Amino acid sequence: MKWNEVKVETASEAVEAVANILMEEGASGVEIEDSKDVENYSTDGFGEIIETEMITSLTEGAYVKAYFPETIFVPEILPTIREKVNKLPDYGLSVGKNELKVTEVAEKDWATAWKKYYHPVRISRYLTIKPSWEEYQTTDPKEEVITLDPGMAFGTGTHPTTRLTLHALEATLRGNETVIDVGTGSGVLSIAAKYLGAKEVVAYDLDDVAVKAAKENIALNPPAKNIQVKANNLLTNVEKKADVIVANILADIIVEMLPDAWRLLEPTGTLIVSGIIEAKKQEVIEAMQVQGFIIDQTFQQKDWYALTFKKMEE
Ligand SMILES: C[S@@+](CC[C@H](N)C(=O)[O-])C[C@H]1O[C@@H](n2cnc3c(N)ncnc32)[C@H](O)[C@@H]1O
Repeated sequence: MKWNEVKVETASEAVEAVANILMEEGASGVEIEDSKDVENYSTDGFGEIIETEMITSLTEGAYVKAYFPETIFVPEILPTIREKVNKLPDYGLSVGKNELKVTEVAEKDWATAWKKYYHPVRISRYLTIKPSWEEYQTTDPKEEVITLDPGMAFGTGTHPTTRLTLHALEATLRGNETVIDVGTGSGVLSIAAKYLGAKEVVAYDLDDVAVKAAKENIALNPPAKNIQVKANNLLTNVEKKADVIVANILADIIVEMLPDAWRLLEPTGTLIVSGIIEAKKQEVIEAMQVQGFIIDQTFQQKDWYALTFKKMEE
């Protein structure tokens, strides 16, 4: 078995909360290295605390190291871990340096080990996602197949936030729309928008790894070939108007881009947002209302929500 290590540098007072967050996201074990403790300890995922004599080089703060099985695609859980850790100061816990690092452990090929567990997935009646290295036969003449290799960019299509956004896109698009995809990751939503009939799609991401992955995935899907992908921070300095803006990013980031989304949406346009956990849903809805948006549809899977908003009542 191979493991991926996610190491969070935090303050001593936050170690237990951070360890809990990592376990909630699927870590099988957590190791704590704390400058305050002579004896550091780890937990095995069944609540057993194992004391270990670990000499730490830390003079302040602590490391919480979590180990994830190869079945978990780490880039898809990092945003949630970040969001939850960033919320700890709201509960009075200092998070110190708050640095997060993913490191290679055990085997060199951990970064691609998840591929073994990634197979074609039928998202909806009209959309299926298949990894580029697998064959797939459609069972419905109306089924469109997105071919993907997410590499190290977020967006296999299997994460609840992506699935919900795909459902929201399918429920929104009627054909011929101009779509802007903010935080495109692997490009999955942009490509889906084209398969669902969008006329024009522009995709943005802050991360160069994502911009490269999205371009490569677009090349794997001929109907998506005229999608433009650009490196950009949210919708800053974007002038292109859109019928639909879609963003599967964390709630706090979504709220930041609302004035630009309002400015760029056509009068009866739709804003689709995802990546929203239960605890943040009301905050997002209120920020949308302040901006003038009217809530239209809610999509839910477990603790995750995707919401669609209209610029004006139709
Ligand atoms: C949760 S992933 C979503 C990926 C893909 N759209 C999907 O639905 O599977 C969020 C993406 O937003 C990007 N992102 C985060 N902050 C951003 C910002 N300020 N501007 C543009 N992209 C950003 C990240 O690099 C990441 O690729």
